[in-house]
Amino acid sequence: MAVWAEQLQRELAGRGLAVASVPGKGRGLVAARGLAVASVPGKGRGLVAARSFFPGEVIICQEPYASTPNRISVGSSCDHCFASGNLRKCSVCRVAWYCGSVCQKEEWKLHQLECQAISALTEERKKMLTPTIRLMVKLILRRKLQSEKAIPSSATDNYDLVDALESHISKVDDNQLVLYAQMANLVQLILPSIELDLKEIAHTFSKFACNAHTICDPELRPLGTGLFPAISIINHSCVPNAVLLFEGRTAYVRALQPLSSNTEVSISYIETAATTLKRHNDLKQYFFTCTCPRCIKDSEEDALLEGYRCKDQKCDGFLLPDSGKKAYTCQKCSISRDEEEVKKVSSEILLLSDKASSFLSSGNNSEAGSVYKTIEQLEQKHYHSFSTTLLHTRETLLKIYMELQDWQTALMYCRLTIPVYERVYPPFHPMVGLQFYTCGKLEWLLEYTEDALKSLTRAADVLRITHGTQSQFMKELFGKLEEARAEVSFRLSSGDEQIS
Ligand SMILES: C[S@@+](CC[C@H](N)C(=O)[O-])C[C@H]1O[C@@H](n2cnc3c(N)ncnc32)[C@H](O)[C@@H]1O
Repeated sequence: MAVWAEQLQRELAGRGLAVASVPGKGRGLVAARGLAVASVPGKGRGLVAARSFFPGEVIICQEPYASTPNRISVGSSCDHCFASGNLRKCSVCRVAWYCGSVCQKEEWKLHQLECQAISALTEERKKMLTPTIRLMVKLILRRKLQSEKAIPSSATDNYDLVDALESHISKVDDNQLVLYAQMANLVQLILPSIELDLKEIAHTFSKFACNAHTICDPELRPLGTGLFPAISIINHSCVPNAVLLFEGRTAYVRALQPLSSNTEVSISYIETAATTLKRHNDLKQYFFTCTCPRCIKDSEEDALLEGYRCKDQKCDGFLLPDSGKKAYTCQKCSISRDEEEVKKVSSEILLLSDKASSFLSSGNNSEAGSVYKTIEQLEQKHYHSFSTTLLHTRETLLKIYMELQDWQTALMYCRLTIPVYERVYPPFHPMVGLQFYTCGKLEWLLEYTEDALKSLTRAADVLRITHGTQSQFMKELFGKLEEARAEVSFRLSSGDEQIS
């Protein structure tokens, strides 16, 4: 085994004990890390638990080897910590933004080199600086600084770990290879003083495609991209036992369920509230076909997620297409829907969707809202109540009515999404917790205090597992929960009632 790989194994295995917060027990001594890199049949390397982990426990956390905000030059998030608000632009390159001098100093050794390179570019070339190109530039500069020992490296923070990442280069199609070669040339133009191996850079772009992670805020809004080489060892499952979330630039993987020793840690690379076909399509960039328990199950779940509803509005059965009969038949009551009729409603919805999204993109939320409402009503008659199509329309309506500050309508759509979220996601999924949180905040705003207390409690129960308990985001949630509790006790003691 290579020296760096041995060092990584030692670091992940950990030695001795660490102080950690143990649910229900306050702080306690737990075995540190307790992880191993193993070869997993059919998957390459994988991260395996070498001890048990409890739900919500941090399995591994890591700072990015390289990272970049998604929106370059516009100052949407700090180049170091990904915070937004009160950002200041680097006055020299005018590309990097920082939330303050602490972050600017943290990045300085790296940014000094990047800044010189970017400042030397023509305005035309600067426009070619996409997040992926910038990620590569930062990665190369970091490798240079570490090899010159200008910045430290460690067992979990060194270029060997990047080198060991899967690239799948032999499976990449020719068009993509040409694109990677052009991108490598551009990187060489940006960094003329460093002699680059262009083939290696092209391979590294391919590594980005199947290893880089989207850095999100606690509400899962994408902020940037980062390469976290130790976390990249974790394989995918559509029924994962762990979740990856971020606090600032730091990636945290937490257990979603009790993990026993020797269990492979898995996260989901994709949105899991989707049919098997859609999930497999979304996984194509990673060059494998998922064979997790969910992927090898029958099509019943897919028919629920994407299926049409029964003609009998009182029946909750799902339809499956009949072989060759040009109809869809309810699997519960056997009533059939004619394929032509289904097609007609589908194309009506499609036409309206085009209209609604053009209103949305021109910022006309109120017109978009009323067209989406019509779509939602058609979809209710057309799709099964657990359909993701109907779910996405309701999510869009929720966003629109939040924008329009029509809290009552927003709450109505939020509430309609919750049973579907609970059906399509596992119980401890950030999306479930976040939707309860939105619901709770709307109910609080509308003074449905008891409902707000219930929703915020549900939110906290889920999010303390997925997000931990220490972040500012969670502290705000706990604060709101306390406020709701106090208000409900006050109302109960004063005999007040609410109507929602
Ligand atoms: C982020 S890496 C994970 C670590 C990787 N196994 C390695 O050896 O470095 C993603 C790659 O791992 C493999 N992989 C991840 N999840 C898998 C799964 N469920 N089944 C098969 N291969 C998987 C695929 O080759 C994928 O492109």
